[in-house]
Amino acid sequence: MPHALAGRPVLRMNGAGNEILVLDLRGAALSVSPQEARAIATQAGLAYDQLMVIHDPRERSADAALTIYNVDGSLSAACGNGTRCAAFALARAEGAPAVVFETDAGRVASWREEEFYFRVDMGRPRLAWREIPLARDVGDLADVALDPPVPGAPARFSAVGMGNPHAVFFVADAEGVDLLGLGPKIERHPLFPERVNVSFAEMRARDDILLRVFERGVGPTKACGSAACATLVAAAQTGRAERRARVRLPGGDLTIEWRDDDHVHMSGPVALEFETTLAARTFEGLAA
Ligand SMILES: N[C@H](CCC[C@H](N)C(=O)O)C(=O)O
Repeated sequence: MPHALAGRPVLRMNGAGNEILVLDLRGAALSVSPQEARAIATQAGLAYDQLMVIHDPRERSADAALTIYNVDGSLSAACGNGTRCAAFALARAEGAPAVVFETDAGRVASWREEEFYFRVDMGRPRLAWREIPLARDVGDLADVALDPPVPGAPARFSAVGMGNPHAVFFVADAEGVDLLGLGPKIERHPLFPERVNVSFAEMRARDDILLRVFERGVGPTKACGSAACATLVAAAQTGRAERRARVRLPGGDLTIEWRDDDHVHMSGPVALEFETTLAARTFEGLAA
């Protein structure tokens, strides 16, 4: 009995270099387990940062629902680059230039600005400690002590939720940060009960930010959209930036805007690298 996911088409994409797989399960009463999500990453050429699974929406007013997996099999409620890639997939499949997704972080709209350039409305930043979440009330979320301290890490950071948790450290030299050394220690710091995405931001100008990210459940990535949103919000809150900036990541640039309606919008490139199908042997040893 072949596995239910065997033979399913997947799109191998990237959003500003963030490695994304898009799996459209609409019309199929199927879901993906953490074990299956991890197994998919082992298939030749399919290693990803996030897997975006598209399902039928629960409510007719939405076009689809999204379930978002990190490569370690953990779930994330938000993925800006991946959402843009999923919007591209729907635009490609149905010509829909704009879509509304149901996600674990609420409804998220995304629309095409150019054929390979999409915008996503990531909704409002979460600026209450329980919503990020943090383990305790730390007072001013824009200026939090990393307590207990992590040797070699900056002493203070800004905490912002975008449906997923972010810790933003402002540094003089983002490219000089020991991302692999500090990232895992901060990702699993006791202040973050659901772990955290770790960003190091260098203000090149008030509208120009250099960003390096160690992602929760992944590690260093070439881009992280929700981290770019969290960083712009933190920079604006701390007087470092206006409410719109270019965020430069290793894989590409994103434009982030924290609008007057409190919604954060992100615009950036998407790329379709190739299309393939999930192989039966990918799921060997897993329940069919
Ligand atoms: N790369 C994604 C973020 C994934 C966040 C995930 N690492 C988590 O929150 O667990 C983005 O473009 O927003």
